[in-house]
Amino acid sequence: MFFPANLPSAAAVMSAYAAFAASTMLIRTVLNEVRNMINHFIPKRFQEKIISKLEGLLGNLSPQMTFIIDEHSGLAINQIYEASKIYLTTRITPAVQRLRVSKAPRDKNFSVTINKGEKVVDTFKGVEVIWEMVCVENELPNLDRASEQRSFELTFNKKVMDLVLTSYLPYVLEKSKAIKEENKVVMLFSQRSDTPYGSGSINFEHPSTFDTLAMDPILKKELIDDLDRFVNRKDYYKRVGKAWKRGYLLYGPPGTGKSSLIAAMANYLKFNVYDLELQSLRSNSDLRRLLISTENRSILVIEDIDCSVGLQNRQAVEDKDKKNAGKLPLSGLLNFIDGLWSSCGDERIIVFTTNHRDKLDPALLRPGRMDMHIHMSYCTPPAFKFLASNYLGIDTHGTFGDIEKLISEVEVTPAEIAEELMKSEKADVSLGGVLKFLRAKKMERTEVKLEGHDVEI
Ligand SMILES: Nc1ncnc2c1ncn2[C@@H]1O[C@H](COP(=O)(O)OP(=O)(O)OP(=O)(O)O)[C@@H](O)[C@H]1O
Ligand SMILES: [Mg+2]
Repeated sequence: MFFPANLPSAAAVMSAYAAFAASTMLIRTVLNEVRNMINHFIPKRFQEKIISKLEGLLGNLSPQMTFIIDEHSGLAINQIYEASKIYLTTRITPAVQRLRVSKAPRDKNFSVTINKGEKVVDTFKGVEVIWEMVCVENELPNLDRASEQRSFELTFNKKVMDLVLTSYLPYVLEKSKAIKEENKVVMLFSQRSDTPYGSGSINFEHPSTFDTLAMDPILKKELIDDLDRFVNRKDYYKRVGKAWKRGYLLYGPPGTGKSSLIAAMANYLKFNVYDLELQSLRSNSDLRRLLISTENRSILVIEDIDCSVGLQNRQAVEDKDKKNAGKLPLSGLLNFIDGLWSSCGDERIIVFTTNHRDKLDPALLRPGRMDMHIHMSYCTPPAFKFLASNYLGIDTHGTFGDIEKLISEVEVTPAEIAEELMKSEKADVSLGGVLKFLRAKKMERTEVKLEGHDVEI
């Protein structure tokens, strides 16, 4: 269904059209009769003129019909226009003479669109339709975003209007959606306090994927399976009456890959990312406004949830904790997760990150609020091997034994190991660096322990 509810449906248009078609048939018959009479009674030299006048009076009885598909529908973008633009790139024939070619830095493919005045002929179920790109200069410049009004004109035989409305245009919408998905570049939307999302979007350049992320392989597989199940379960969510949403809480020390994991999820699903800064929100209505401006198939991220919201233990807030003054209250956020969030859009993922799960209010951790809690841990020996293979392309080395032993004795983050590995492309050098770094860490730890021991004595 591609008509907004307040417009006449395709069926209503069709029945009105059927009535209209019947009356034009009648007019045509009458016109033929009149033409016969004119042939009999009017001198030949006046005949042409009178007939063309009469036809003018009775309207254009051409067998063709044209749909005008404007770029904008009110303030919003006209979905059919967008879809047609994308669809037509697959229907360009040698007859087309001028094309517009463009490519944004991160786009996978060139975007080729037809230019104004160009026509494209398409055939659908044996029926021929003609597309034309039309541009009209706006009389009042700067009234709208563009100084010209663009539209497509779709012309076909009136007899196939039903087919165009109920099969062809839905087919164009479907096709364009598939093309869009294939070429999609993941976007990162960063919220600015004074504007809703949309104006501050940048292409999402984070290169992290599940293939580059070191984490417990069982947990990684569990998460990927969970994401797959989630995106494939539209009907299931509908049937059980649950909002098509999923929430993940990522917790662990700084540098263990929480942000990288979000990037990997976005790149895997090709979902856009909305980075929500709760600090700049003052009220629930701010939150609602923001939420409405986000798109479906997106990941909403709230980083460092323990710091962003006035929710480190409700008690602290009730005690008029000065630090939290002006922050969005916990109740707002909980309402948001339970209600607002559930009623807003489809195919959404929400991710919270925190360095201190223990500091979060238990109300936020209650089962059912977040679907999966994912622990990003300090580097483990298998995680180290994964990183070494990723950064240096090696699976064994003389230093591995010592490094793995040390890694299980100290707390070191994947970020720290990655930094050492990046220092040289020569395995001997960078692994030597890792070893040195780990030994220094171990010394540090022993010293701290000894100090503690001294104090105790
Ligand atoms: N598990 C990991 N696998 C691969 N690389 C990692 C991993 N963890 C960290 N890194 C590397 O360290 C960098 C910093 O990690 P990241 O920003 O994802 O950590 P974080 O957990 O979000 O930290 P913070 O809590 O400070 O936000 C990443 O860009 C990546 O290069
Ligand atoms: Mg982070």
